[in-house]
Amino acid sequence: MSQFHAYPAPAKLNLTLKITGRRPDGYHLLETVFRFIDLEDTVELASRDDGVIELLTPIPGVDPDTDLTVRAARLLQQACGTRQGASIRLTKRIPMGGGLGGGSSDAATVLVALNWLWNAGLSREGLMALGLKLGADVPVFVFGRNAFATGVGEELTPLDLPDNWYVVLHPGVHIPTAQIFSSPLLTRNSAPSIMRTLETTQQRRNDMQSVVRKNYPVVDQALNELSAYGPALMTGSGSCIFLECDTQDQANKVFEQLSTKWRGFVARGLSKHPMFDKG
Ligand SMILES: C[C@@](CO)(OP(=O)(O)O)[C@H](O)COP(=O)(O)OP(=O)(O)OC[C@H]1O[C@@H](n2ccc(N)nc2=O)[C@H](O)[C@@H]1O
Ligand SMILES: Nc1ncnc2c1ncn2[C@@H]1O[C@H](COP(=O)(O)OP(=O)(O)O)[C@@H](O)[C@H]1O
Repeated sequence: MSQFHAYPAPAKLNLTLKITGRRPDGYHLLETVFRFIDLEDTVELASRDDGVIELLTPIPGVDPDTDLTVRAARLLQQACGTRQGASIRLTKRIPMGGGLGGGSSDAATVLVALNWLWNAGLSREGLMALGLKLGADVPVFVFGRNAFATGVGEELTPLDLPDNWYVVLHPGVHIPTAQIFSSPLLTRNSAPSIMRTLETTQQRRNDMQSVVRKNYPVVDQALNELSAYGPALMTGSGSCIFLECDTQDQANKVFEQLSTKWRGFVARGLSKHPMFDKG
């Protein structure tokens, strides 16, 4: 077995999220802005000659065969026909089921890093197409730039975003994405934007938020509290909510004033994925 190499897998926020329609297969058409933040999982990888893919640090409650890191490694192995395998160590810091995309980011990091370690030679576009088979959120992490997204989240236009900071609260509930997308209360007919840019703060919204607020009162409470400081929004299908601030100082001040019953953190918005320039 070769030695382990460590790679970052950042979390994302959906700065705005509209549902604009539904495909015949039931998947929803979205319009969203993805922003990477500096909360990261760490994925360590070592290639091995026996072809085995093994996760040495299973997540409690997640069958290693269904872990997105293992599924990503197996998919790439198949796609490029390599005889090499990989040992994987995963350090989780991104809360699960929080709309922060941790599992998707871990998967993307595995695709990009094993493509290097195995000399598999796939293009970024090829890896994004593989990633889409694992989840709608995976392609943007392979893409590596903050982005305006349409389709199911895979049609991406890079965006340059200001150097903002975010107060992020985790209301302590795990929300399954599929449950919110299947709600009869969800609106699915938002008008698409004309420009592929981040709209002004007042126009930002999350079409999944009102369903989550109804079904999870604790998310409603957290939104009410954070909204006292500015236009707070939920990310993805929740449960995390966030408030954008201009400076670290502002974000820290808001965070310090919040009730201590909320778990949360202050994060910096990244200008791109930390592995982007190495690709
Ligand atoms: C809502 C978003 C916004 O970024 O983020 P999260 O809250 O998951 O972080 C994503 O669209 C989530 O992407 P991801 O978490 O990769 O979803 P997937 O694994 O592909 O799909 C989970 C389930 O959600 C539904 N789904 C997902 C994406 C989409 N555009 N339409 C859907 O209807 C499908 O029912 C699918 O079975
Ligand atoms: N490596 C992984 N990290 C996190 N979750 C994973 C992973 N592999 C599989 N999962 C499954 O995906 C679910 C949601 O993952 P995650 O991407 O963290 O949340 P979200 O979709 O809310 O952003 C988890 O509850 C877990 O069952």
